[in-house]
Amino acid sequence: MALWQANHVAACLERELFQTEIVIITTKGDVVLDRSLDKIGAKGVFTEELEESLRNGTIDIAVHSAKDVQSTIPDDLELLAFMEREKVNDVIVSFDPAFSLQQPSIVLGTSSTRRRSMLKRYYPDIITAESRGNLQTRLRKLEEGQYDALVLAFAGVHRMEYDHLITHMLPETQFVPAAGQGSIAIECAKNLDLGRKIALQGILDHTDTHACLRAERAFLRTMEGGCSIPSFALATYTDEGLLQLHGGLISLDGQQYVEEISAVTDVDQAENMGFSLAESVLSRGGKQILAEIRGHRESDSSTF
Ligand SMILES: NCc1[nH]cc(CCC(=O)O)c1CC(=O)O
Repeated sequence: MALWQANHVAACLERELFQTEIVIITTKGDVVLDRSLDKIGAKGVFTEELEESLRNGTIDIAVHSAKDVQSTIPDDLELLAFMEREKVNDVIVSFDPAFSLQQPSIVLGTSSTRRRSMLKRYYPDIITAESRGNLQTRLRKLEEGQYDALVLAFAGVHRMEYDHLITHMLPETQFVPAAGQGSIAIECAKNLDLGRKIALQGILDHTDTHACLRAERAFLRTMEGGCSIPSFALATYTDEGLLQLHGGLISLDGQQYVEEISAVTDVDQAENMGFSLAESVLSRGGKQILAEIRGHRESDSSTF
């Protein structure tokens, strides 16, 4: 998927007569596959190595899944562009076209605490199993029968052209996606040539997606960030042209759930909306959920 994304960016740039070269950089998130993401611990498992290459000039831009970019990035780097978003939904993928979520003793593979918590909330009888690795690896394990189905982001499944395996498109009002899901983020060093920055931004940035991502990432930052916390945030434009944000937190067992929706008319308020919505979620029970998750992690530390 990372390679698809890089090729996609290169194709967009080449259409505008930019010359491009793709440099493949492997990250910790790609290598350490025997532990779940929330147990690798360090933030930015998918981004650290790329950021080092931006600093030393090996590369001009780094291409990330926006969802994998830490909520706060280092001072000497910046997010230059967010590309137009795919459908944001989570989906169920199975080799059985008749797969039903109502069957007894289903095992669903997922690597995300958010998806696991939401499955526990909406489908308490479903058994969840850890599933890490790239999409191809997960699909192989699915085909071998380790799970009955997988929960994945539509965006990744679509980019890898596995749409035919999608059995359910989960509603984004229920399985609210993680901040950034479905968009590609372009990162660069702050000291990259200004003319280049402006040209790249002009080609790659999608204004509406960027506004949504500002709101979602502000929410995530206030929420103490990281993909290990089952928070969710989805900003969209309403038919009336309001920028709306749906964000919240869910406990690991799916029992506690705090959500809120707010909207602003002025895009300049995107970040403020994200901050205040997160503050409100934290004060309305979110803090207890976070404390409970931290307690859970500490008692679980032997598996680090
Ligand atoms: N953490 C892995 C990751 N990062 C981005 C995507 C999906 C593509 C996207 O959201 O843009 C995925 C896989 C998944 O969640 O199924």
